Amino acid sequence: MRYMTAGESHGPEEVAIIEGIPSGLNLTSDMIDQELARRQHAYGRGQRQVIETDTVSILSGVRHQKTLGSPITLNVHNDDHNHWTKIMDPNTPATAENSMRKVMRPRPGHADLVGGIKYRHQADLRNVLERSSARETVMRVAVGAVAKAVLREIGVDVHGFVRNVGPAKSDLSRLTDFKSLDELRAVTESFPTRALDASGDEEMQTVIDKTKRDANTVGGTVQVMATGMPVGLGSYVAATEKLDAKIARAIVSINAFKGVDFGGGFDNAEKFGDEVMDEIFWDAENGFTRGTNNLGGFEGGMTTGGVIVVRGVVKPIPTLYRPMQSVDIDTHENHRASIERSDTTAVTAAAVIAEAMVAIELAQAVLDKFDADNIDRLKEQVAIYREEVRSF
Ligand SMILES: Cc1cc2nc3c(=O)[nH]c(=O)nc-3n(C[C@H](O)[C@H](O)[C@H](O)COP(=O)(O)O)c2cc1C
Ligand SMILES: C=C(O[C@@H]1CC(C(=O)O)=C[C@@H](OP(=O)(O)O)[C@H]1O)C(=O)O
Repeated sequence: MRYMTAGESHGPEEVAIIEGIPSGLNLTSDMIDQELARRQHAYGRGQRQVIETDTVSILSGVRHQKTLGSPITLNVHNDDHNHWTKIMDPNTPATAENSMRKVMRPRPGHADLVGGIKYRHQADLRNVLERSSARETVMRVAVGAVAKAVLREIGVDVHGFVRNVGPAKSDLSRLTDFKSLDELRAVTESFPTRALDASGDEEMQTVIDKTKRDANTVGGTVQVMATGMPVGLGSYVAATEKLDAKIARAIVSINAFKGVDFGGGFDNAEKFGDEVMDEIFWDAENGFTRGTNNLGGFEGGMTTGGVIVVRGVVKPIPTLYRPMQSVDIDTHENHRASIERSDTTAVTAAAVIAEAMVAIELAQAVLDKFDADNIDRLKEQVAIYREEVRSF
């Protein structure tokens, strides 16, 4: 499985093409839209989310709700494009009128300055921000929804949630293990559309509200957990095959993510070996099992069969309504950075995006390892392999 996305934030469309999804998989636009809504209605987003109604069109690769095995093309329309038709027009040369909304004072922390230098966009840094915008993550979540549909067929469940927003920590922030993600989903799914009794959501909401009033931005951490992955996906034999490394890359590839860890992660650095390694047990019914899951479901770049636990660090949003020091790229004079309409925090949406990215990597690993032309054959192959693992 591989995919590619295209689209500018204020251009007409966002697009993704996915190759390598088995035939016979049940897939509808509703299944994808549910995930898009989770990303879109996350708390702390700005006015853009009021304009958009993210819904997907399936343009190829699916017929009568079943995948064909051919490339799947997904498309999400940018409703905001109506307000930007002249500014984004690909077919007319730049004029004073259609070059309104130029960005000449790069925002610290965004891609503006370095992207401008690299691609010689000295006339307008909008040429950078249109693609560096996290609008692109709408398609990653759409691709992730397809990946999740594949994983569901073989009993793999993936769920992401917010651990903390700035200083406000969810009660869930310490979790490293779960038999089922249903319980977890029940308490995290509704955040942040309503305050919850448990899990510190109210506190997180308060931090976001205050940050907005202060014209500031805030970051946090998210956690993704996956249950049901077969043992031995990924490999230790080559650096490029390590699945934990692929997931780390996938997480840090999301806009604003600046760190990643697995299981006990950075906390393990303060512990001793006998507090960290997951001891090995065996019984006739289950085969090999572990007493703990401090290593987050990976050994040697391979899945152990334990719950996969991945965390990501999200920095605060770079665009500030009380902007920081910058320099005009035309005059080289000191100026405050440009202000673009912006979110207060990306952490809440980022949890959904991180979940999608983990799902994509897990699905890719499954589809690489097994015969994946058809979904039923994939399920048969996985079942045979699981039995081989159990009886080892
Ligand atoms: C869901 C989401 C929404 C974001 N919204 C904004 C935003 O409104 N304004 C902004 O300046 N940055 C926003 N960002 C962050 C920028 O896209 C990101 O910082 C920028 O592309 C530079 O990349 P880097 O932070 O990975 O280095 C958002 C990120 C995510 C994940
Ligand atoms: C459009 C989305 O996020 C955008 C990500 C983003 C950025 O700089 O990353 C900046 C903002 O863009 P705009 O100025 O158009 O409001 C966000 O709204 C989205 O997530 O759908």
